[in-house]
Amino acid sequence: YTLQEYGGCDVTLIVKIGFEKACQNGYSFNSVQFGKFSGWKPRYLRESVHDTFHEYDYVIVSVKNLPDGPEPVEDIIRPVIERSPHSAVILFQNGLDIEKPLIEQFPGHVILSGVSLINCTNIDFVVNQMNEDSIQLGLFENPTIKDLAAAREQLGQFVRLYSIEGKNTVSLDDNVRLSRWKKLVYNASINTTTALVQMDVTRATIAGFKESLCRPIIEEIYAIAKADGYTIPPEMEDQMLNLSNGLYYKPSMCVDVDLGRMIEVETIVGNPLKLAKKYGVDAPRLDTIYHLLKMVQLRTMEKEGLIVLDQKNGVAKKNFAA
Ligand SMILES: NC(=O)C1=CN([C@@H]2O[C@H](COP(=O)(O)OP(=O)(O)OC[C@H]3O[C@@H](n4cnc5c(N)ncnc54)[C@H](OP(=O)(O)O)[C@@H]3O)[C@@H](O)[C@H]2O)C=CC1
Ligand SMILES: CC(C)(CO)C(=O)C(=O)O
Repeated sequence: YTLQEYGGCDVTLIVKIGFEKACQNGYSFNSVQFGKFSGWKPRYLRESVHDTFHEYDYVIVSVKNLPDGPEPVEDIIRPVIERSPHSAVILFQNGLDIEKPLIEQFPGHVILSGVSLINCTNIDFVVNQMNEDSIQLGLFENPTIKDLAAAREQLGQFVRLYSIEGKNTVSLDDNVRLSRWKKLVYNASINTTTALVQMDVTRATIAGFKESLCRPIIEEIYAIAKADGYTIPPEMEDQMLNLSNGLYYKPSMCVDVDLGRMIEVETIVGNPLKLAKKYGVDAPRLDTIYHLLKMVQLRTMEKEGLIVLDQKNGVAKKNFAA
């Protein structure tokens, strides 16, 4: 919406499920930033990336990052990247180390990080936006980029297209990895625990989850980040813990569990845990949360037919090639 209505961009949106409905009715908005209206449509709607035909300047990825699922991000976007040799990929996604597979598979393409605080859900084409859009955009460290000045210009141009004076906050991020560690303070503690019990942040706060669960998990995130060479500022803990105060808001992972969708357990918990192991940092709470969420993931994947259980041996087999 921002890029088309304010940035003057030609936007193509891929809608995998409910494509016909999106074509007929468009999207309804209930947004603190843009107000309440319905019937909004992007310039081009397509049901699949395979149905697109333009060469794109920017490929924005705002799907869940699910390396353990049937369609990792690199497979979803491959057709448009191969057609758009000069495109930059922008990951509007949570999590750590999400750029690695893209750098490996699409060398020479600029990969941008978008760390967003928006408190937004899209359920059945109704977009509910509870916070004003605030995003940090920066370049992922990428050894395959030879012309850093051109990469910076691609970033700068996108920042200009996405900024709306007085309506959103778009800032240049010159330390992408630190920003991602900071964001994990929220996602690794609040997303994960609310997802496990399917409860909004305010109710969870009344039940005392901030002190009993979130702070101990956050302590581990600080320690792993430090071992990775990044110091998360101490004030970030309370900032993140109070971000959704008073909002009966369910973080994105909690919404996924409610809707029976796969969760971003690997990029939000698994990848930080791999680093904990690498650096020898103790992270027992994060480890417990990880294994509980893996159980939720298994349940979803079985329901969706993504894995089949061998009843005799108690072994789960993937029902997809990736
Ligand atoms: N929600 C928020 O406030 C925030 C979310 N994030 C991050 O942003 C990312 C996106 O999250 P969020 O917006 O909540 O996600 P949603 O699940 O609301 O939206 C993702 C959309 O992508 C669609 N999709 C999935 N696979 C494909 C595909 N192969 N082709 C086309 N469309 C596809 C889904 O469609 P369908 O459901 O039909 O499969 C869904 O509509 C995540 O990494 C999340 O962690 C970051 C900050 C804030
Ligand atoms: C912090 C928050 C709520 C961003 O707005 C988020 O990242 C999520 O819901 O996953």
